[in-house]
Amino acid sequence: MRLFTAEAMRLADQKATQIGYPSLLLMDTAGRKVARALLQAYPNRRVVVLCGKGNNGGDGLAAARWMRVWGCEVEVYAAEGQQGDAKAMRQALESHKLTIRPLTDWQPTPGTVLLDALFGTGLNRPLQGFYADLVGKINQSGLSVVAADLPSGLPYVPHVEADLTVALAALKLEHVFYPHRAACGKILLAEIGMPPEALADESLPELLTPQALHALLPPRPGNAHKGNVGRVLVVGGYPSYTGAPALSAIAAYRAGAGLVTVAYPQEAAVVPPLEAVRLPVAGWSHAALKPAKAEAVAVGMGAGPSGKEAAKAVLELGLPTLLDADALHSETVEEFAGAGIPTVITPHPGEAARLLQSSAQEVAQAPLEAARTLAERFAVTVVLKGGPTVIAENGRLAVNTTGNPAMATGGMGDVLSGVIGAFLAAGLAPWDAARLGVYLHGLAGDLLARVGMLAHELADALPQARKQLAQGQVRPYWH
Ligand SMILES: NC(=O)C1=CN([C@@H]2O[C@H](COP(=O)(O)OP(=O)(O)OC[C@H]3O[C@@H](n4cnc5c(N)ncnc54)[C@H](O)[C@@H]3O)[C@@H](O)[C@H]2O)[C@@H](O)CC1
Ligand SMILES: [K+]
Repeated sequence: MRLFTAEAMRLADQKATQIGYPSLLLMDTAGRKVARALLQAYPNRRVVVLCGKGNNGGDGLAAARWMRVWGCEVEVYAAEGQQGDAKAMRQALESHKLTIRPLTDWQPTPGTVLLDALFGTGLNRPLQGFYADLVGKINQSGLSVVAADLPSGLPYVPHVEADLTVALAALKLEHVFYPHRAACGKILLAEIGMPPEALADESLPELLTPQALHALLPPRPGNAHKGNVGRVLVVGGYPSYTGAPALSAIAAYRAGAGLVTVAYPQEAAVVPPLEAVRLPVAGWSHAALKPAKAEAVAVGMGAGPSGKEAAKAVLELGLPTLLDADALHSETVEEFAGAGIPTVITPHPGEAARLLQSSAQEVAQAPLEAARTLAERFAVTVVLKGGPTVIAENGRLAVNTTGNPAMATGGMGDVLSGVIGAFLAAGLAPWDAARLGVYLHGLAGDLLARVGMLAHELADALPQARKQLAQGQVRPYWH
């Protein structure tokens, strides 16, 4: 499944028409799906539809007609000047003898539910004047609002704050990235009959779905033993950061690793889980790490100022490696890529900014671009953590669809490193290990989804998340 921009959606619409699918049919289906979703969410309420003059307004006019056909109480206020399909929808509605009132006449009526069909993906500048005031009036009305495709005004300010948004044909950036996603309320994706060919644009970012991720889960053979399902070496820790490598180790086990070894400076009081092999070292060196039995390494968690040295020692092992936290330095990443080692880096926006020599704010504002640039510049697999996390590798992008803000606590990143490390050790390619790891980590967070959860609690929820994914029980947030 792909993530669309407004422009990509316009091209998809065009392609659908080119290959013979009538656009009027798309609009009618869009209207019917929006109407159905609204009535399911707000049964037995008087509906007020507010329509703009573009195709988003056309969806609203079609929705109003279907609600009328189904015998619902519906009032319509619309801008003048519809063209093409939207004009046809206006005529179709008028043929049902429903009065269409001027948009300027609308006043909030208590108890009604609003269908916002003012603007969708066609908006190319912030709303001003009458429409800005109208959006303000909608938001202040306290009425329940259902948005057709997008809350009107997005991606700019002002915009409608919806309770429910029915995304048409595909999810767009605003349905996925915060803060815009928050304005959508609950999100439902409506299939509107678009030919699949029109939506299959491989150049767009992939949206992680349970179906796609399910297929990546490493099998657990009947004759599994701790040596053939993936052994992870966790390298990190420092006298003042003793928890980070321990958390990674717990998470690697919880994600399915067969054996986890934790290497840490002997002067640091790191307490790995009971089940891990301990490897205290007197200074970071290849020789000190060599005894560890592992198929993949996660390095840098809580390594403090010794992160670079720790990574250098890991480099010589030549194993697939995840570089996190204190191992995230330009020279280090370049060395791993230069040595041809399959490498995943997991920066948060601050660390990404350090690697890109920009600011955390710039990274957070354009995460897709930042992740893509990092992957190009360093030739590694990039996991850029955020709301949501973006994964990039060699010209391709993926966006995570699990996780929640309660996960913004210390240690969550260490847990993620352990999870991805476990999947690297199980033999997954960096692109697959990163996508599966990020998705499962977020899914475990969603199972708990309460402010105040701790990183080790999330790690403990990983087996349940994995089981749900394996059994096909995960419902994405747009269902
Ligand atoms: N085949 C298609 O094209 C389909 C499109 N659909 C709907 O069409 C929408 C996109 O339709 P449009 O491209 O017509 O765009 P919109 O309906 O989102 O808005 C465009 C209209 O707003 C005006 N406008 C743009 N910026 C403005 C501003 N700042 N202030 C005031 N007016 C402004 C434009 O002149 C135009 O009349 C989608 O979001 C979706 O709801 C659906 O009907 C499904 C099929
Ligand atoms: K809208």
